[in-house]
Amino acid sequence: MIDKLQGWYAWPFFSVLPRVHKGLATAWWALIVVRGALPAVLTVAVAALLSAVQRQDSLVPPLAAVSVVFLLMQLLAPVHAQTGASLGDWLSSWLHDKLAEATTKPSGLAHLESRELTDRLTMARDFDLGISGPPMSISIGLISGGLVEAMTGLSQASVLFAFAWWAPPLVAGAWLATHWLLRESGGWDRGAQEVLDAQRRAEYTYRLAVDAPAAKELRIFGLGRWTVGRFAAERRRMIELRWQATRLRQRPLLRVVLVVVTANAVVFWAIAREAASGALDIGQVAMFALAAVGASGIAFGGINWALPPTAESVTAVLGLSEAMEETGRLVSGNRSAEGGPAAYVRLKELGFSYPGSTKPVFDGLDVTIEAGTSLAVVGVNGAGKTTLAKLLCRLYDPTSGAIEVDGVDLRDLDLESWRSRVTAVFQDFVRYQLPLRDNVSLHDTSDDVIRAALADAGAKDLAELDTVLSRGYDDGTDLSGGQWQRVAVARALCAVRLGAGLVILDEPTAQLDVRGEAEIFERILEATRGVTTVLISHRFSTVRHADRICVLEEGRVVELGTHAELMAARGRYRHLYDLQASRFAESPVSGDDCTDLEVVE
Ligand SMILES: Nc1ncnc2c1ncn2[C@@H]1O[C@H](COP(=O)(O)OP(=O)(O)OP(=O)(O)O)[C@@H](O)[C@H]1O
Repeated sequence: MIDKLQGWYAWPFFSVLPRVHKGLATAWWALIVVRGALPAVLTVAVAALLSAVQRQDSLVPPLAAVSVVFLLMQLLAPVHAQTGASLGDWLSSWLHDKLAEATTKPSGLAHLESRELTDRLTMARDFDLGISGPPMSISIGLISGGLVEAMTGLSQASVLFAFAWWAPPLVAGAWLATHWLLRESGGWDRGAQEVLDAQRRAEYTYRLAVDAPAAKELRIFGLGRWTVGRFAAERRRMIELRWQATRLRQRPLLRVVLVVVTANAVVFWAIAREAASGALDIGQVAMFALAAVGASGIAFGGINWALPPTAESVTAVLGLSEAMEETGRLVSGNRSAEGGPAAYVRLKELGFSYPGSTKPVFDGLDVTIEAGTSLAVVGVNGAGKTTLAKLLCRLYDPTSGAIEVDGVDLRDLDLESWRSRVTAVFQDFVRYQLPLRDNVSLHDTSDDVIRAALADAGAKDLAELDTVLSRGYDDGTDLSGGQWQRVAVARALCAVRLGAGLVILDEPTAQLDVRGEAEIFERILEATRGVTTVLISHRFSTVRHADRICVLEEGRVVELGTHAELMAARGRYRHLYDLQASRFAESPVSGDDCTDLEVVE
């Protein structure tokens, strides 16, 4: 029985409520029971009143009972609504915590880039987005309504025990059968791919419409109407899907009518017979008739519509925590990375494919980076440069081969210890809505170090350290793309000042103008002198200053050497370099150190 209950789809929802807020959950359940019982008490009180009228007894006690019960029914409804809304808010916030934990806890990235898990995340987030259902504080109200109705039905049915032992199971059973007979009409499969796709597209177009980053393009390309139209179409699709799933089916409906009418006819006929024989007085007839009618609350209704989407959200969040932990988990080694890399970092016969993809990004990539030197990585779009950065940070593990740091496999190093040795500027670096100081270092770093790092990145006069880098705050400010990039570079250079041993720079100057780029690159070189550096860049003017350069192609290193060596070799690097230089020569600005074109083969 307990196993069966735990297997019930709504079990996770009900079982988390006391964990979310014990007091509110207890009050919520208590109110369901009390509010569910009151209509039966009212039925009995009304019957007593009628009997008292017939017998010409004092009407005061039954009238008082009717009034008290009626008053309680009126009072408890808003109290219950408030309790439910509050419990819903607590549940929402608990689920948010769980989701934030599920997405951030795994040390790898695979859980955030897997299609299956992002679909499940879309479904799980619906309690918050309210795209396919109301928010939790409202849903809980609908669920309480359904539960109170069902409790009312049960308590009314139990009044019929006073009439005949067989009446309550007959009437309650008939109404309960409606759940089973109409089960297909009750829920819609929110996990169905069609629903998830519509939900994802609806959310995406909604974000396009309301978030600032897309605002420029929506206007320039005249996409406003298209976005709103598409959002409306996806929402309509979801409403249609829900309507199709919840429409009452004709044949089961006929069976329901037959079962319910038969059961009620038997009970009402029996009541009528007893009344005609004089065995029941008017009060009893009214009580049993009202009870039989009130038992209908058990029927298929509110609860079957309100409960599934809410319960599924909870199940999805709980299931997601486990699945994300499993998919994104990287097993940490236990060797310290302190002081590394002291001799070299070697990418040894490295093979890698993204989870779910059969196409290898790397296939036998082999290169050694001497500690304290810089290696530039070049290659056409999609050659795997950013993927290499992710592997070096150990955000993924290689599918074959290994990354070795001073002869130790990265997987044998303590993950936290390794991450504390690495710093990076990613192409999609984060613009934290925090003071400038915290954008450079969120650790307890002295202002002197922060100022020095900002100076290294050519960003010393951007703003006060306490100025929040967002217009959404009083005295906040925003920065241009290039200024933000300098802040991201300062973040990495600050980590270098604090002792990081490996610096990964993925297009660190992509948003800077040519002069800014040349200037900042000098500074980066100066600040990272003697630190192992991997520099990814499309700009050959930047790349040429690295100690060595490797060209990636088809998942392997096809050329490796200094700028001069590779130019002399007249191979792939020379070809790409000349391609940029010739395109640059056609542009109005020129200068040997300012080649500024992206290589697109
Ligand atoms: N999360 C992912 N899941 C599956 N495939 C991916 C993922 N990220 C990248 N890829 C694929 O891996 C390959 C290498 O991508 P990567 O971003 O490393 O290239 P890149 O050399 O940095 O490109 P660019 O110069 O355009 O920045 C590409 O074919 C890309 O489509």
